Amino acid sequence: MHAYDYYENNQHLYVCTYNCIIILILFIETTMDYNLDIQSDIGSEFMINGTKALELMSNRALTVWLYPDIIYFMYCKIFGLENAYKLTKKLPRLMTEKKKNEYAHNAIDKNTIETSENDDKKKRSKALVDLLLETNKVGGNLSNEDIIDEVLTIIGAGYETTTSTVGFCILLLAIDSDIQERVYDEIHSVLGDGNETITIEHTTKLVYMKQVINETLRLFPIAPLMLRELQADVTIISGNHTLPKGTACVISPMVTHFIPELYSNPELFNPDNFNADNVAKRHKYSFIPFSGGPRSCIGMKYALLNITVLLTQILRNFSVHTDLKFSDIKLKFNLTIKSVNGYPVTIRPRNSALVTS
Ligand code: HEM
Repeated sequence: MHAYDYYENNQHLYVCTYNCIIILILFIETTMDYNLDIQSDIGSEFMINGTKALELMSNRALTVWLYPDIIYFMYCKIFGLENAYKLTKKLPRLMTEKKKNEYAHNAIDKNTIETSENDDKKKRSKALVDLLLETNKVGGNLSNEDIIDEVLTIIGAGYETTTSTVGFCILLLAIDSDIQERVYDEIHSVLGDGNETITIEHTTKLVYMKQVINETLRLFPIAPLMLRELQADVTIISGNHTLPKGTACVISPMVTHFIPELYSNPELFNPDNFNADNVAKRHKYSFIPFSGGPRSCIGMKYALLNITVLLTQILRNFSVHTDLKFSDIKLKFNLTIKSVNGYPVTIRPRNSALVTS
């Protein structure tokens, strides 16, 4: 069953329960060319153990007595970090093995991947696992574990960040129905009434949707802390301070995004913060949900496209509702931020004709 059908068949599902697995499925289908069955345990095993591993690791950042290596080592043993990490690797291992088998049986074309999902065979770009496996053919020296680690990094960095952003965005739209209607009107004006498949060109016309996504990432930057070690002395412009080379710095979008001189009424959900006039008035690093500079997020464009497509597919077919208020959203930190109570939203079909069996 395709993930979108799953939404369409469950008219009153709670987004908090299901959006993670659906986004994981879409994510690895598009980036890794791997079809994960929604019923299979391997996806939920990946998510449960990934969350556990992240929680155990982030506890160290927040708990002073875990700083000494020896205590942290014992803590990991007792609470099973190693095992959680091992189980998290099961899915990337399976995906890598499957691709290697396909290569071994010459089932993969040299330049493109052919998929027979549709009768009219489609050509697809190479998936990440293909690129990694092919690196070795041109002198790369990646071991099996290296490839599995790279795949795990991309899934780990890519799927949960996207999931939480979509969750927050839907929740915010459910709280503010006027903004939701404006987003819906824009989708309707760009895509019309039918079931036309959304294209990249359509996404460029969804200007207000982009503002909504940026405003969501301003309020809820999923990676709220970035750590850097200064490679040279740095003078802070606004004060008379010089930070010496070697200083460990924490850069937090969670702080920058709430500076009132940059965003008036920073605690409010206001997509107009990102209209062209307001964006032009601010420094480009006033908005850093994907970090900045050479080590910024490599998945930014893909993430924004993915989020736009997901939101469009959901919102063109369903309206979203909640009893929560903005002030009810409580955050928890485990390297990334999440909503403590999930994203409890009821969805209703906009047009019952669109609910397919
Ligand atoms: C809303 C979605 C996303 C957000 C908010 C986000 C945010 C970030 C941030 C803030 C960093 C920098 C971390 C640091 O400097 O310590 C980062 C790095 C990274 N992101 Fe994302 N990301 C998102 C989606 C994705 C996706 C979809 C992928 C993969 C397809 C991805 C892959 C990566 C990787 C591999 C890095 C490490 C880059 C490096 O160290 O050079 N991210 N991301």
